[in-house]
Amino acid sequence: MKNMIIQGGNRLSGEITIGGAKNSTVALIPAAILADTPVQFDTVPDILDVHNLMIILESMNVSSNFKHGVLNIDPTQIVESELPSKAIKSLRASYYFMGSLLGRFHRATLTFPGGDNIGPRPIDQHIKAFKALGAQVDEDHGTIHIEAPNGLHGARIFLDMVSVGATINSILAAVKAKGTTVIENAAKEPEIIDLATFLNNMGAKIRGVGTDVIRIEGVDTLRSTNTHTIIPDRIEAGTYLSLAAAIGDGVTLHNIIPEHLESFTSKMIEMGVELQIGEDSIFVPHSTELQAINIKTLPFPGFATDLQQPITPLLSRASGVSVIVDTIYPQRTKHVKELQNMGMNISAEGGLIMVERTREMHGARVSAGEIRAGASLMIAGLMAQGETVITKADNILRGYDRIVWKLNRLNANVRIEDESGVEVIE
Ligand SMILES: CC(=O)N[C@H]1[C@@H](OP(=O)(O)OP(=O)(O)OC[C@H]2O[C@@H](n3ccc(=O)[nH]c3=O)[C@H](O)[C@@H]2O)O[C@H](CO)[C@@H](O)[C@@H]1O
Ligand SMILES: C=C(OP(=O)(O)O)C(=O)O
Repeated sequence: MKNMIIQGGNRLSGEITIGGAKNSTVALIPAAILADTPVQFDTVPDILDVHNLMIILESMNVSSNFKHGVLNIDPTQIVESELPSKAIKSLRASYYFMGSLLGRFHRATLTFPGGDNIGPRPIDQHIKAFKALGAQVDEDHGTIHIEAPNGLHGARIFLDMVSVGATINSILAAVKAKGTTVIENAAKEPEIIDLATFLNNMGAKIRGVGTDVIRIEGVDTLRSTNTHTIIPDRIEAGTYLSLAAAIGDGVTLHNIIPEHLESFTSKMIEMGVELQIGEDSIFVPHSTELQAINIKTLPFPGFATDLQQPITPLLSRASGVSVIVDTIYPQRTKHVKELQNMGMNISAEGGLIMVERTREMHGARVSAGEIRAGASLMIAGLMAQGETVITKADNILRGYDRIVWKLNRLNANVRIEDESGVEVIE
C-alpha cells in the first residue's frame, strides 16, 4: 500500500479538468464484453479500478489498451475462464461481470467483490434479479455460481431498495434476454443513464433510464460503431469543489455537468460559497464567512453518500454545528477518528456526524480506510499546517484520476511514496 504525503497550508488556485466518472467506467468495462465488436471509450479516468478491470478482462482473453484517456477493448475472442480473485476483490464493481457474463454465456462464477469498506453491502437484490430472469444462483465458500441452462427470459424485477449496483446488473443480464424486462424502483444515477446510452448506441432497447421504471426489450446482438465518451465524474467534481472552497483563492473546474451536482452545489451555496456556475464549468471564489448546514444523503438526485466525507473539511470552516445523516451507509464514518487526530472538531454518535468550526488543524499520520474517507483526509491535509501522511492511499488512487498531478497544478504540495519511502510517479 502506498502513502500520500502532503505539505499543508498552500492556498490553491488555477484550473483543472474533471475526468470521466469512475462509477460509469467500472460498469462500462464489464458491459463491453456483451458486444460482438471491439469498443472504444474516451475520457476514461486513470484510476486503479480501471487497471484492475483490465486484468480481469485479460484473464478472459479480452484484449484492452489504455492510452491518453482512450480505452480500447476487443471482446471478440472472449473465452470463459476462472477470474483472478485478487483483482475481483480489489473493487466493488467487479460484480458487474455477474450480469455481463450471464448475458454473454448464460453462466458466471465469481468470488464476492471487494470495494470500499463502508458497512454491510449485501447483493441480495442482484441475486433476486438474476433469479427472476431465469438463473439459478448458488453460493459456495465465498464463490457465487450463476447459471441459466435454459437461457434468460424477460421478467418483472421489483427492487426492494433503490440500488445502483442491482439496477446495473439487472440491465446487463436483461439486455440480451428473450422478451421484455421491467425493472421497478430502479436507481436513477447519471452513471446508469451513461451505461444505457452506451448499450443503446450498440442496438440495445433500454427505455426509461433516469426514471424509476426501466423497460428493456432483449436483442440478439450488440455492435459498436462509435466511441463512447464517458460522463464527467460528479464525485471527483464535488471533491474539488469542497477543497477549492475550503482552501482556494479562485479555482475553475472544467468538464462539469452542473445538473448532476445540484444537490451538492445548493448546499455549498446555502453555506455561503458564491459559486459561479457556467454551462460546463464552475468557478469557486475565495470564501470567507461560511454557515453550518445539515446534510442527509439519499439516492440520486439527493445528496450523494460519496460526497458526505469530502465536504466535511469545508464544514469545519463554517460557524455553528453542521450535522450529517448518511441514510445509505450509516456506518460510513471511518474518517472521523482520523480527522480528530488532525485536530478537527468532529464526532459521530447515534447515526449523526457532527462537525464544528475548527480554527486550525495540524498534519498527522492518518489512514485512508476507504476512498472517500481518504478524500476527506486529503483535503484536511491540504488545509492543515505541517506534514500529513495518509497511509493506504491506494484507496484514494482507486477512484481519483491523476490526483497528484491535478492537485500540484493547483499549487498543492503532494506526492505518493511506496512503503519504502520511494516516490512513485502516478
Ligand atoms: C461502483 C459504484 O457505482 N459504487 C456506488 C454504488 O455502490 P452500490 O451499487 O454497491 O450501492 P447500492 O446503490 O447498491 O446500495 C444502496 C443501498 O442498498 C443496499 N443494498 C444494495 C444492494 C442489495 O442487493 N441489497 C442492499 O441491501 C446497500 O447496502 C446500501 O445501503 O452506489 C453507492 C450508493 O450511491 C455509492 O456509494 C457507490 O460509490
Ligand atoms: C463507495 C464507493 O466505491 P465502490 O462502490 O467502488 O466501493 C465510492 O466511490 O465512494
